[in-house]
Amino acid sequence: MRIDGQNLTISREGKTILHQVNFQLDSGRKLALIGPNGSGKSTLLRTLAGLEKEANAQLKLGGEPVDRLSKQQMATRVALVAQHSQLDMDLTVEALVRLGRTPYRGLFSAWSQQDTQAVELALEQTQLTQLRHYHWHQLSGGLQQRCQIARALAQQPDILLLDEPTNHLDIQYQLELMALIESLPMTVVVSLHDLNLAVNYCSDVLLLNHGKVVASGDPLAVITEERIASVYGVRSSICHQEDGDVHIAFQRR
Ligand SMILES: Nc1ncnc2c1ncn2[C@@H]1O[C@H](COP(=O)(O)OP(=O)(O)OP(=O)(O)O)[C@@H](O)[C@H]1O
Repeated sequence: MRIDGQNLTISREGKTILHQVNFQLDSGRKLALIGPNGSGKSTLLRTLAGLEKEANAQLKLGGEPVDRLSKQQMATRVALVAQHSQLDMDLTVEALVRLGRTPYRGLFSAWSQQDTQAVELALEQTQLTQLRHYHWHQLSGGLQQRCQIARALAQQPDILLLDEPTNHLDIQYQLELMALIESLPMTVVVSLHDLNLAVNYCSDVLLLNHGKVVASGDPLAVITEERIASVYGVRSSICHQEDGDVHIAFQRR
């Protein structure tokens, strides 16, 4: 599903956090949202999820303004996995992932074959099938992160929004998660601090700084040594490897 945001502006306590952000992403694309701490990545993800009401008239999902969509329509279109997602109840992995099916079920409707298939697929995609009976409080931070991603996948949204999903993951699972993101059929917007993951796994990149878009488009057109120096204040060298991967090395001084 396509996303169109025009002049998205968000203010809190008199401070402008996002300044007239224009955001266009075609259906099925995978966009990495990058930028220094506090540049507005999480706020932009919340805005795209329709959670920042002041911007909803300027945001269209699948061509329809968000302020005209019902809560139920939004829940089948968009899933957001926030950073540091916590859980008040102590659910099993499977029970948590089943919650992803809530938008599709009426108050008294029975659990369907389609619900089962969506949950099983989400568990498999996140490699949680064997851990389905574990309880939330028994899980490491990385496994909790994977559970929240599985719940969002079970929701089968048209647009998946992920806020720093690789944060608590070991290197192997970071790469597996990025490969999964690359293979998903839906539109994905993922905030990342790791520029190597952004450049190697995403079709598009949007670079934010102080709530403004510095550049957006093709990853290698956006992520340049000059921009890394001007936005992050770090010297780097971008190397193109023989296997087609790109490696960005950072220098200490
Ligand atoms: N509830 C709030 N009230 C006031 N200011 C806020 C609030 N939430 C965020 N901000 C400010 O908005 C700016 C952008 O924050 P945001 O969390 O969107 O950035 P970010 O790029 O996701 O940061 P990080 O990489 O550290 O997660 C920051 O300066 C932050 O202090």
